[in-house]
Amino acid sequence: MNFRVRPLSEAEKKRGDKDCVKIQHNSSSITLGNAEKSKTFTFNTVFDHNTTQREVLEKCGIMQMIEMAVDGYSCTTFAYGQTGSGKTYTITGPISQDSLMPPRDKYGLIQRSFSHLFDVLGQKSGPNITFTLSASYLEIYNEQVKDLLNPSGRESLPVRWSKDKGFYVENLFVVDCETLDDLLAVLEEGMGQRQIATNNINEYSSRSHTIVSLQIDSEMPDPEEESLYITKHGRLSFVDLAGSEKVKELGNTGELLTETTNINKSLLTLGNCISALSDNRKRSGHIPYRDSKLTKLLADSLGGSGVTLMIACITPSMYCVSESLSTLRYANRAKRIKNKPVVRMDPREKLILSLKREVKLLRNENIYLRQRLEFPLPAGNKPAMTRRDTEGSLSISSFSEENLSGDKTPIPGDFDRSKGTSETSLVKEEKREPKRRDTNSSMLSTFTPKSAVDSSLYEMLQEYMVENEKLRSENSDLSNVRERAMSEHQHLSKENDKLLTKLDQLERVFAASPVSMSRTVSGVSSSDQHSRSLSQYSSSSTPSSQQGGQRAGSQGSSLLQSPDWQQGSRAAGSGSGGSGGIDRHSGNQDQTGPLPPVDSKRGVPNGYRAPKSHPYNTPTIPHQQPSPPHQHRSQPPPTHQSFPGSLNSSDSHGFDSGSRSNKAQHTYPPTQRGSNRHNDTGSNPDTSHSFPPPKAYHSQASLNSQHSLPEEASPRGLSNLRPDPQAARNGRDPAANGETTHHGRPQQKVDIYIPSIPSTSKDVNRDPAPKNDPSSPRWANNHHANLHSIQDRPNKPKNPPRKPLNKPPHQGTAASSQVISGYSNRSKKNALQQGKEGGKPSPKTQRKDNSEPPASTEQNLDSIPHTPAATPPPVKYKPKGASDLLAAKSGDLSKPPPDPESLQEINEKLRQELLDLDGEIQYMKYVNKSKGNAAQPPKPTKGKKR
Ligand SMILES: Nc1ncnc2c1ncn2[C@@H]1O[C@H](COP(=O)(O)OP(=O)(O)OP(=O)(O)O)[C@@H](O)[C@H]1O
Repeated sequence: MNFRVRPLSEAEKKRGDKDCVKIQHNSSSITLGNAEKSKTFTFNTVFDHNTTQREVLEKCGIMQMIEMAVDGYSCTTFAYGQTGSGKTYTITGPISQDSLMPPRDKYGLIQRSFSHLFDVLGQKSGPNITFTLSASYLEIYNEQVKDLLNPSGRESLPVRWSKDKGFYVENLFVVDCETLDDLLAVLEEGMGQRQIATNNINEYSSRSHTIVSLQIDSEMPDPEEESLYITKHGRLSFVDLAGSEKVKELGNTGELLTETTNINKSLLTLGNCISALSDNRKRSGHIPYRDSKLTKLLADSLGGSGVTLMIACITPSMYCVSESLSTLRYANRAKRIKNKPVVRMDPREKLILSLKREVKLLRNENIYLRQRLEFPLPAGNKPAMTRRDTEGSLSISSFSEENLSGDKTPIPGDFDRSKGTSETSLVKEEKREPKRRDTNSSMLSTFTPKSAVDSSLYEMLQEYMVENEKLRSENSDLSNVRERAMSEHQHLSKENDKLLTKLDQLERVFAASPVSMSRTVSGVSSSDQHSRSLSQYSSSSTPSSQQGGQRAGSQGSSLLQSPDWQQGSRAAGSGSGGSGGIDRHSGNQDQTGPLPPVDSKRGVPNGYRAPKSHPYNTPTIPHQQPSPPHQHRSQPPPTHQSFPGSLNSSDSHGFDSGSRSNKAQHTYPPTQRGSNRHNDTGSNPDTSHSFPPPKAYHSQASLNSQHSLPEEASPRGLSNLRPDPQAARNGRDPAANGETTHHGRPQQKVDIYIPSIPSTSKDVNRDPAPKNDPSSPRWANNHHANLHSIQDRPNKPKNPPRKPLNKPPHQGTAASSQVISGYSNRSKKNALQQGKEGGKPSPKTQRKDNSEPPASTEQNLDSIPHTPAATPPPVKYKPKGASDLLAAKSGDLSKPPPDPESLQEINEKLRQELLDLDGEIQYMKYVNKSKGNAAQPPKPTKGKKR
């Protein structure tokens, strides 16, 4: 807790205000009042009006906090005080009319801290140590959270809570910063967006609370085990609170009055939280964090696991003495709050570390006990093996030559190595007792108490043995836990990658939708943000899992690209197009080919370093970029998708062919904001390949208008983007033939423009397999190309751009994701409900054709064996909606564009199909479970239709 008193301002001097503050020189006490009435307070440091900005940085303790933030702690500095008391001056430096950024010598705590931070990072950097910085800047204005780095999205951002992150702001813009200049640029931009107004006391009064947050992620090898990397997520935040104000004195009216009321309200809540936290009795009770957004966001800093530095600011003017007194009281209460700072890191890494620490302690204890007993230390501190013989006497048998050979340190006792014999005086003080000498290789083969001393030694020895036993069991527990954590991590990574693959496909369909495009163009793409949040989750996944995920493909369409997979699939006789390469439950790989060698300790490929990630920031994902089909090393690249001059990088790289790892092939015009913005849709640094746009390529907006799908061009339908297994079995590609399997109804063609694609077709021609043979790689290529041709066409050169549909703007992918998960949950719930109500699935899950199991999009289906005891009713899935979409690739260009209603219909079908599929999965799970009980499968009944 620090205190700062600013000098009297010119206006105050003119007014003849008296200085009411007295600070003892070199003292931490401050006296407020006049000769008649005064009050003294003591704080850590008190800065008088002569203190420079540099001195504040050096003496307030923030430099230590910066080091803590680099070490993984969450550190917050906030300035509190009445309006015009010098909070902004302290935090960012003085604001002037000419420039938002103060001159260098007036730089506030933020700029100086950033600069110091880079010094610290320079000192701490080393081989295999990486630091990643990312910044965000927000303000709370009238109880609404605004993103100062994303002024276009001026609507209030929601404050959410999660178990891992606590309170956080959803969809907050996060900017990666590599240099000090990047950080200063972020700061300047944010400062330019702040709400500032003039009042009677301050010309540039902040009307909002602002929070600058800097995320510091570090990744470094564990000093004790090089192959294990520790990731820490430190945070450095600066909070400039709006000043408390007396409405009457300021004479605010209208909007200013509303602002003042809100400011005072949130400060009151902050005060209540501080008084509750500073009171030992109330501390364990309810703390009203939820009463305001400010206290929600400061919850962790105030009473949680963070480190907090508060700088209370006052004016020396006698005119403001009552406000100054109130600030002093406020600060006096706050200084009683005690936090328990913890390092923010991955929970599993944390567990491993804590176990390792425990083992280390036990080892030390072990060594200590040995020294006390004057036992020789085992080589490499390896604990001795103990056993108890049948007569109950203790035996130590592992102090063999082998154990001791590496131990060059003098060993207490008189153990004779050269002869392989040992002689140990167990306790020097008891040397009067005749020494026991064993001639075998063990130090002490048997030990039977013969005297009182011996029996006390015996007891000690017993204790030691127990301790030693404990140590060993701890060790084995630790390695078990670690193994488990590793396999769980791998498993989760694979799961993530599968989800990402699904998301990719969702995005591709979204890419085909003008609604999604228009979202992208209109500024911040929430879809992109959603991708970020997912990719963040996946960024911790290992390449092996990414590759595995890519191989797994989880969707039939991409898997069909792999001849290996096809072989495996045929060999297994499953015929299921959706069988992934990885068993979802066991995490085993199937026949999709060997993965690269994996580091057994880290669970990642050898030499791999996990990309840095943290919960609030994620690398940008090429938005809406076409992803080339899954390729295997042995598979020739699909040439049908190539544009002249474009680089099809993924094709030749085998494993790298995943949609996430691919460089984007299309370069869109850069967006307005800087290139390092996460949700810059067009300026992704990964977008390394560009090609000249085709003639009719005008803008992304025109692209939007061409692929006019209704807003609800449901992502659910994406899982249907796969071949119709029935059609595949019949030796034809329904998509390629422009047919539909939708209840035999004539296909409704969707006029989505598919330009003719230059094909080198060399490789395809070499393929002896017939084009319409679903088992053929060529069929797979064609099929996949068809999918891509629907999703990835950047423009429609021949047709004029169509008008975008008159639909309300989409609410963003976050919302969509909620819809998806909501849908999924509902379906699961329904399926469960049906199970409860008699174990009967929806009739929609029943198949008319019971010839073969479905080509599932879910791994679960593939892992379900046929069960004679509980043979489920025949289930087969026909991707009706998908076939509509697939058929669209052969759309007739001469025909008019699809009307919104037909698209709506397709969309509805897609949704329905996915609903069915989900129900089927649940049902199959249920049936599979029931097979264990050898019960007859329940008959399907009519299920709820959503
Ligand atoms: N230590 C200082 N030395 C010189 N001038 C100062 C100092 N502290 C504040 N000032 C001046 O006092 C005025 C008010 O300061 P500032 O804007 O930082 O107040 P504030 O507490 O942030 O007010 P508000 O809550 O209204 O935003 C400014 O003109 C500023 O330059």
